[in-house]
Amino acid sequence: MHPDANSPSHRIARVAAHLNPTRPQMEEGAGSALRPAACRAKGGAPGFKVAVLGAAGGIGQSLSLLMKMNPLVSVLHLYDVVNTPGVTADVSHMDTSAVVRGFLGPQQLEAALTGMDLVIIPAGLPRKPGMTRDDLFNKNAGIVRALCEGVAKSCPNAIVNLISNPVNSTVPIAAEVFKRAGTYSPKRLLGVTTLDVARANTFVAEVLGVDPKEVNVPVVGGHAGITILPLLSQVSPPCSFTPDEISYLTTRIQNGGTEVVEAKAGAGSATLSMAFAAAKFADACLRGMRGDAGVVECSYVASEVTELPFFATKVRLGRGGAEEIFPLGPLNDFERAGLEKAKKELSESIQKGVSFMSK
Ligand SMILES: NC(=O)C1=CN([C@@H]2O[C@H](COP(=O)(O)OP(=O)(O)OC[C@H]3O[C@@H](n4cnc5c(N)ncnc54)[C@H](O)[C@@H]3O)[C@@H](O)[C@H]2O)C=CC1
Ligand SMILES: O=C([O-])CC(=O)C(=O)O
Repeated sequence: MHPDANSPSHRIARVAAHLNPTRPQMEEGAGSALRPAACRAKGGAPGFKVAVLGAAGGIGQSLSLLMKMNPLVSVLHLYDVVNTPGVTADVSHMDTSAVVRGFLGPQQLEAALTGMDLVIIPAGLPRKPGMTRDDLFNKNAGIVRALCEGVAKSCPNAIVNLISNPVNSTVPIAAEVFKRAGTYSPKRLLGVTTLDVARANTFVAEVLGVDPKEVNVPVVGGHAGITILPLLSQVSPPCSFTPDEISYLTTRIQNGGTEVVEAKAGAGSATLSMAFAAAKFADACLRGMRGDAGVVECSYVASEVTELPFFATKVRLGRGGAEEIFPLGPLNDFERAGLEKAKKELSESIQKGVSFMSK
């Protein structure tokens, strides 16, 4: 740094450059960023570098806000194919430590991803009433493939949190992309199913008449309809339900996404609860990456828990991602029957993702 770099005139020049997006990036060399680096970009708090891909969307905007509030994040890169200048300017005014930079369009994907520790992907089309998550496959498969190719190229060691639907197929697609690029580590690829757990905790807490914070429901399988399998026999704290309660809760948890899609009546799917869930899951990943012990969340990952190559169960998050995958635990007859149905549909969705990549 120049000896006078901290003089008043230099400080004003730095701030002016930061506010004028036509001036070149001042620090850290990512010349294609929308805005110059914040004047204290290099002096940001110690922490992790996180990118949100699809940051201008319904999930992406709230998620960007929540990640800007996370004290474990030192640098936050916001990437989308539209509207990132506005979202970035807006989020960057929050007086929390993370330095925010925006990136717009495929030519800036590399700059958005270079050096990232964690990449969160909520890019892609959401459902409208009458659609299944699988109906999104044709649009979202290509989006996920392109973004994961970017990850493989620019931050091959980053942990990926994949939100884009249909998660049951997009995670296998991402795995194939990374395998082809020679960067695949199953531990680093995590499908986000945290919203299923959030819903299960909420609905079970309502039935029990307790605070949802006190409840933890494991939700296994996948992230669509009958593949979402809440294990109500394993709720913490231990409790029991009548057959009617089990039927009501299972159906409501499996249809939680559709409940929101129908209530939004064409204006999209869950965004606020999803951003909350994604931020919670990302925070768990970051705590694991920091070395915290005992960080356990459900996630859809490469797995040997069943005969399927991907399955959601509880996983222990550590420095390298999903360090340990927990078994299903004892299931009752109702859950065993649900598991068989879930596996049949999941197997087809996984195969669909793998086939997409072999075309
Ligand atoms: N895993 C889960 O539990 C959940 C998943 N989702 C899924 O998340 C996805 C996003 O949902 P919303 O945010 O509501 O949709 P949205 O339409 O509001 O936002 C999607 C964003 O992705 C961006 N995008 C599209 N193509 C892109 C590309 N190639 N690169 C970067 N960004 C791109 C769009 O410009 C848009 O800003 C959907 O696929 C939805 O189904 C939604 C809720 C829960
Ligand atoms: O239902 C959808 O399309 C969005 C989603 O995955 C969810 O809310 O669980």
